Amino acid sequence: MGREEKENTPIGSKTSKEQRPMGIGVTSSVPAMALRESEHEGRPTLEMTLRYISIGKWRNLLNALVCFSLTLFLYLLCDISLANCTNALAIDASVETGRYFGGYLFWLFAGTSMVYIGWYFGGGFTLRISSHIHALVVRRLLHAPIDRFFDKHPVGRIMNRITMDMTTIDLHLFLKISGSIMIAFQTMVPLAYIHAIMPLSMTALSLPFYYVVASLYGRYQNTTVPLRYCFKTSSSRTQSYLSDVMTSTVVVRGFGEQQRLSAEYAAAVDDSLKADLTDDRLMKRWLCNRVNYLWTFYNSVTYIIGLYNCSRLGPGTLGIALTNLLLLEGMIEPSLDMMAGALFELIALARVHEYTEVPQERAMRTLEDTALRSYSVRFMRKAATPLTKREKGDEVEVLANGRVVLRSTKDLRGLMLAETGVEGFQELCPSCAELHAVPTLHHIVAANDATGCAKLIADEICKSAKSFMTAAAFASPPMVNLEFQSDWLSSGARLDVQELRAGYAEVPQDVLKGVTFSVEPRMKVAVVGTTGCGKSSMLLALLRIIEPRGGRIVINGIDTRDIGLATLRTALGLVPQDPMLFTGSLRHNLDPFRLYTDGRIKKAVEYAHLAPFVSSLPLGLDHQVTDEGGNLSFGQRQLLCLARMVLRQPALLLLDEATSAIDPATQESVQDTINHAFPTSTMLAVAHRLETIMEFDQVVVLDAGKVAEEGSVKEVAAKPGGIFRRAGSGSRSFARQTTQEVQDYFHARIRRSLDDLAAVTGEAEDVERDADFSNGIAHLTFKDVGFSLPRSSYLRHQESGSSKGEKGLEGSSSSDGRKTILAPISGHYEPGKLVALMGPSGQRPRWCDII
Ligand SMILES: Nc1ncnc2c1ncn2[C@@H]1O[C@H](COP(=O)(O)OP(=O)(O)OP(=O)(O)O)[C@@H](O)[C@H]1O
Repeated sequence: MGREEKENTPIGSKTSKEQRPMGIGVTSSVPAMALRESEHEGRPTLEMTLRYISIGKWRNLLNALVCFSLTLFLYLLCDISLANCTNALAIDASVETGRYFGGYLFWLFAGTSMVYIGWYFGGGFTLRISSHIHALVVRRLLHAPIDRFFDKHPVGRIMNRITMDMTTIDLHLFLKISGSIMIAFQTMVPLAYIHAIMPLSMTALSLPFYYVVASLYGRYQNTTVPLRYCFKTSSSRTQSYLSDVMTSTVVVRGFGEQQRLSAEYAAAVDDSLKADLTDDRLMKRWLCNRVNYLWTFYNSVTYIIGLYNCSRLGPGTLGIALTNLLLLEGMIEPSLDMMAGALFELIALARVHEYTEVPQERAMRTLEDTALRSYSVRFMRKAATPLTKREKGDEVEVLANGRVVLRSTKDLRGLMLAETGVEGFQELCPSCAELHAVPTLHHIVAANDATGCAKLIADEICKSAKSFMTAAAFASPPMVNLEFQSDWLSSGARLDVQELRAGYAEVPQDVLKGVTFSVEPRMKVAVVGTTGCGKSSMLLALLRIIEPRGGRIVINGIDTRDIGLATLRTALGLVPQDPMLFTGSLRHNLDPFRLYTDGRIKKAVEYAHLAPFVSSLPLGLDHQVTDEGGNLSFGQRQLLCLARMVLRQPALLLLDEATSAIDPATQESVQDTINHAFPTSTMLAVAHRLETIMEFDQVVVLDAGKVAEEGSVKEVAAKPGGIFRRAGSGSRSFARQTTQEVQDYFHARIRRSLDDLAAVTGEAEDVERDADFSNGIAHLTFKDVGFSLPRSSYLRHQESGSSKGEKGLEGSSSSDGRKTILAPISGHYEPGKLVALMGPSGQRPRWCDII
């Protein structure tokens, strides 16, 4: 059984005798063997412990240990001073006691100081460990492969480990471990003292007692460690449930799975409570009761032996020895807590440690790709070399001190270094270290707002900071932001996919089974095919999110496997099927690395047809996007992702059904953007709607992981009996090749949804339902189904939401303090009818979900 399976296996759902681990009353469906394996895995290994000690530094650990042992020794000297004082007073009541008290205070001060020094070294020790492991885990997680790690590990579990376990390491590791060491010394030192002063026979009598206590503790530990493992594992499950449900509330409701999920969540919480209570209460009481009884017996025997030897020992020494023994009894419970705690901290360390060994993607950068990667360099205009521009027909030159340093590229879209007498781009601003790193064959493709035109770029570079009295210089930004593109991609990206085989993680079957096709630079290619034929997988293989298993992907003569992932992925751009947004401003979402000027961001927003929406927002580009873009419609999210690409102008642009959620009117203009906003990009677009690819240069039709047809739209459409032709003449879309299976599935969903309709709509009035499933087909009747929200919760939505969607709802306020979201709708849908719900992009997504 794999580790993941074990962690996902419910530990308290069903029980059978043979499945009951350890006989400690925690019900479990994990077989005892498997639990033991997990327990073994959950325990810190010697190798791991030694490794972390060396990270925390042996020196720190040893210094802390020496300080703690010295502390106890010094405290013991305090006690001995008092004992000597009492002994002396017993012999002569008039003896001078000041010297004894002086000694006592001295040892007390020395002992307390030693505690602080010990904590200093111990703190340093654990701080090094926790900062090291935190940095390492974050780095490893950020570079973990999607298919081999993130697809297999629930988000909740990852979150649990890097939050709860990491906090445990940060806050408690040192406290618990140093506390355990202290307690071990606190126990050993008085015991050693007692055995040193008592007759040897008492030491011989004590040995069986120590043996029994040690074996009881061993049994306790053997049970409590797996219990703690169960607790941590079931806590991970509860976290997983929570995060899954929170991200898919609508789906859970739509499928009517609330009750099942509540029951599963309750069972997971129950499991973790059972494990925690059994460990924290039952096991501790079990051990403490036994050890307390044994200790009382041991104390009594020691007292009796001590009293017989009182005259030899002296009353003070005997008193101190017996008092310490008595104190030890009170320390049994805290010491157990502390020692078990230390072990659990080590378990947390072991759990987090697992993430330091997650598989990694290939290298982000290699030495070879220095010449291939793009650079973005920023320097102060006033530090730049004064430059002048000289136009020669369509061409342009940039001069420094009368010498040509830059000239326009062949396509007149950028600037490159003049061939002779120029050292490199550092001549533009000698004090800018980053310019020294830019290879001399790179081209300047943008300067501040100027992009795509050599003359405009030259104008921007030549603006002088010194002539600040002129209006033009006053308006020019104080910084020059240059973008350099490598020679590799300067004349577009030619793509050759040769016999490409690829698949996901450990799934042995290939999803792409020898795909071969070529795309000329700056061509627009549509990749079409039926659902599941491997279109998205091919885009992932191009980005090396899934690594090719065979064959090659070559861009302008360079095998993508020979370059670093970061270099490859900056050359490519993807607008995914499921648009990804971050919490933060719109500006942050468009330009997360702050590479572009506001002017370019605004232009990109305009190109993506988002300008009216952005200008309607009170904060404009500073409008805050909530978690994963929840306060934007799906279509708006897609447009934002498109605007990101307009800004970046990648050499190879990948579109994965990038406009699937955009309404037809916007779709037309966005299609226009796609066709014209990427003049230098080679484009590979996955499309289901055939009307969106009519202007494309080439079509690649995939079927079951292979290229079935290839050519211009006209050619593939003319192929008799071809897949593309069939899809085109039939339904005009590959997506609508609906199978009977899919229909059955939706009918089953409708049946369930109808039962829950009243609950889902919440405020539905007079819902008339009529579902006849006798033939497996639904008649659906809505009569005046409406929905409203209390004004307070509506306003909450409005505060966090985009204004556009709500503006449309302004007029629908009702008199009783509620806001009508869905005015009552009625309709009757016959079996076999296809009903489309339509509306412009930008409606609040949640309202649609509710409908
Ligand atoms: N993460 C994954 N792990 C394992 N198999 C996967 C994974 N993602 C996709 N697949 C499988 O790979 C095959 C191709 O999927 P892919 O997403 O590339 O299809 P597609 O042509 O893009 O489909 P659609 O048009 O529905 O987007 C499918 O059989 C799918 O089940």
